[in-house]
Amino acid sequence: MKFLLKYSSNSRVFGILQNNMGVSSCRKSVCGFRALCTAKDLSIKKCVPCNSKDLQPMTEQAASDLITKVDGWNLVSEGDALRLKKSWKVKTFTKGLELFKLIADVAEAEGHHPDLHLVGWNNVTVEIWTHAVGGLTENDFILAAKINALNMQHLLRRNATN
Ligand SMILES: C[C@H](O)[C@H](O)[C@H]1CNC2=NC(N)=NC(=O)C2=N1
Repeated sequence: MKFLLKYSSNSRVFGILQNNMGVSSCRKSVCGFRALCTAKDLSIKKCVPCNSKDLQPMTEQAASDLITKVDGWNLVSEGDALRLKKSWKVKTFTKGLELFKLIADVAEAEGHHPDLHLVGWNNVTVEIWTHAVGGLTENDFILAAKINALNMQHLLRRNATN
């Protein structure tokens, strides 16, 4: 298995952050260091283009490890393919559209795009997966972490997470 060594800007150590399985091997050690992966690490990474032939969907085990880093997101299985899913209740229909716009701006900046649903006037659900591999890659978790970092509180109902 090939590993890509990347410098983690907020940790002062080199760590294995991505391998050729599209998996963040955050808890593997390199040269005796333990490279920890946090929600912050994911949110400062950049999505990579999904057209590489080497890109593979991550395993369910790898996804189960990473899901703990993205608050409120769930792993769901559609057919055979894993996806990330999160729902919010917004204050109004138009605030739902504003939330879409915030998310769309992040998605465009990353070149990685979620499925957006606004159902029953105030239920927003976002699904993320990597179409190119028919499953999950680290890109999906990076986008989820960046969405979590958005300032959206003013758009949400008080009891906002479904
Ligand atoms: C070349 C470019 O990276 C691809 O077309 C991107 C665009 N956005 C994408 N978004 C998502 N979610 N999955 C993809 O496979 C994907 N492919």
